Amino acid sequence: MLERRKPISISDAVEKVMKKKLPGESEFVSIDDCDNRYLAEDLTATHDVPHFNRSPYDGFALRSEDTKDASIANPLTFEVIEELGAGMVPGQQVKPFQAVRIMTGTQMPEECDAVIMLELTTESEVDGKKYITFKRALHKGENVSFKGEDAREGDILVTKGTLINPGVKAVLATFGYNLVPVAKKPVIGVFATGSELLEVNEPLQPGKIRNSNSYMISSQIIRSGADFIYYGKLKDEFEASFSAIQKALENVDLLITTGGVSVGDYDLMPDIYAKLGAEVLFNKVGMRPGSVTTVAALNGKLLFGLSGNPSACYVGFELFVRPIVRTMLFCKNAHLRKETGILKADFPKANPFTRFVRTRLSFDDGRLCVIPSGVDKSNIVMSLAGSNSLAVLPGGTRGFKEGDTVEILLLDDQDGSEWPW
Ligand SMILES: Nc1nc2c(c(=O)[nH]1)N[C@H]1C(S)=C(S)[C@@H](COP(=O)(O)OP(=O)(O)OC[C@H]3O[C@@H](n4cnc5c(N)ncnc54)[C@H](O)[C@@H]3O)O[C@H]1N2
Ligand code: MOO
Ligand SMILES: [Mg+2]
Repeated sequence: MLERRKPISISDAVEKVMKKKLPGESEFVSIDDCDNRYLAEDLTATHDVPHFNRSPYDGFALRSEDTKDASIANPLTFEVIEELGAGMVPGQQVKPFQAVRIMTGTQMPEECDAVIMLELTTESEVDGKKYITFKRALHKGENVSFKGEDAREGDILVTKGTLINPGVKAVLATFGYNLVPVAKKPVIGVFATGSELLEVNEPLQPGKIRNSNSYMISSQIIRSGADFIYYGKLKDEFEASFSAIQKALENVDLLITTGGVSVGDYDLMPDIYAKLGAEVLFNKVGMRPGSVTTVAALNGKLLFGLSGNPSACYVGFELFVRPIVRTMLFCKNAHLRKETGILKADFPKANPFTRFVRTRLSFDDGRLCVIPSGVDKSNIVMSLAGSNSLAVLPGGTRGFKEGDTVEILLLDDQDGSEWPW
C-alpha cells in the first residue's frame, strides 16, 4: 500500500537537519589562494598599524612649537637638514627651526610633531644649505599619521567564519599571513537519478531530457562555499544505484541525490535509505516547491534526497544544505539572510503550504522589492535563471497582492541570518 507521508513544518525540518550538523575543520592555504574562503580563526592585530608615526603628505616635518609665530605678515624660514623617502629612517636630530624634507609614508623624525605640505612652502638655497619659508603655524600632531591609528595591537579585526574578500585579504597581508587559516571546504557528492536523463552534450531523444540538476546543484554548492564531486547519473535501477551511493559515501561529508524521492514506482531513494540503514529525518515538508525533500543521517554524514523537479531541488538545497555547509565553514549566521520587502506583482495562487517564490530584487525609493522571476511551478527551470531571492509566502493564505509586505530570503548574500528566522 502507498505510504502516507505526514508533512512536518519547515522550521522543524531545518532544526532536525541542524541537529545533525557536522563539525568544521581547518587548514592553511597560501594567501594567494584564500579568496572566497572562510576564516578559521579570529584575526587579531599582532602589532600596531602603522607601527611608527608617519607623514601622510609629501612635505616637511618640523616641530610645531617653532611655527607658532608664522603668519602671512610673518613668514618663517627653517633650514632643511635631511631628505627622507618612504622606507628610510631619520638619521639626524632635528633642532629648533629645522625641518626634514619627507615623503608620504615616511617615518617621522622623533623630534617632529607636524608636517607642512610641499605646496605651502617656498624653497631656497644659500651657501649650499637648503631652506623653506612658509606663512602658517601648525599645531601639534597636524598632518601626522599616528602609530596605531589604523589598528591597535590586540584588536580583533575580523572574526572566524568571515568570508575572505579583498578587504580581509589586505588585513591578512598587513599582518604577515603568508599562510591563512581557513575552513576546509566540505566535500559534497552529487548524483542525478533518473533513467530519462541525458548528458549535456547528447541530442534530445523522445521522452528524455537533459540533466540540468547536477549542474545547478554543483553551482549552488560552490556558491555556498563547499566543493563537489559529481558521480554522474544513475538509472532508476535499485542495485546499481544502491552500490554507487554506498561507495560514494565513503569519500564525502555530505551526499546529494536529485530525484527519486517521491512515491512513484521508480522513486528508489526511500528503499536505498532503508537498505543503507540511514535514519530518515523527514520525507515530507510543508513547503512548495520541495515538499518531498528527504534528509537522512548515516554514520555522522547527511544524505540529502532533493526533489528531481528543478525548482524544488534548488529550494531544498538553499534551505537545508546551505546552512550545514555554512556551519562547517564556521559562519555564525548560517541561514539565508531574511529581510522584508514589497511584492511587486499579484500572486493569486492559494496554497496550503508555505511557498518559496523565485524572485528578483530591486529597490524602489530605498525600499527592498521583489518580483517573481518567472512561472512558479516546481518543474520549471527558467525562472531560476533570473532569481536572486525567494519570497516566502506563508501557507493557509488566499494569495498575495502587489504592495503586500513579504519576507524575502537573499540568495547571493554573504552575511546570512541567525536561526530562528
Ligand atoms: N502521487 C504523487 N506524485 C507526486 C508527488 C506526490 O506527493 N504524490 N509529489 C510531486 C512533487 S511535489 C514533486 S516535487 C515530484 C518529486 O519527484 P521526485 O523527487 O521523485 O523526482 P523524479 O520523479 O525523479 O523527477 C521529477 C521530475 O524532475 C525531472 N528531473 C529529475 N531529475 C532531473 C535532472 N537531473 N535534471 C532535470 N530534471 C530532472 C524528472 O524528469 C521529472 O519530471 O513528484 C511529484 N509527484
Ligand atoms: O515538492 Mo514539489 O516541488 O512540492 O512540487
Ligand atoms: Mg518521482
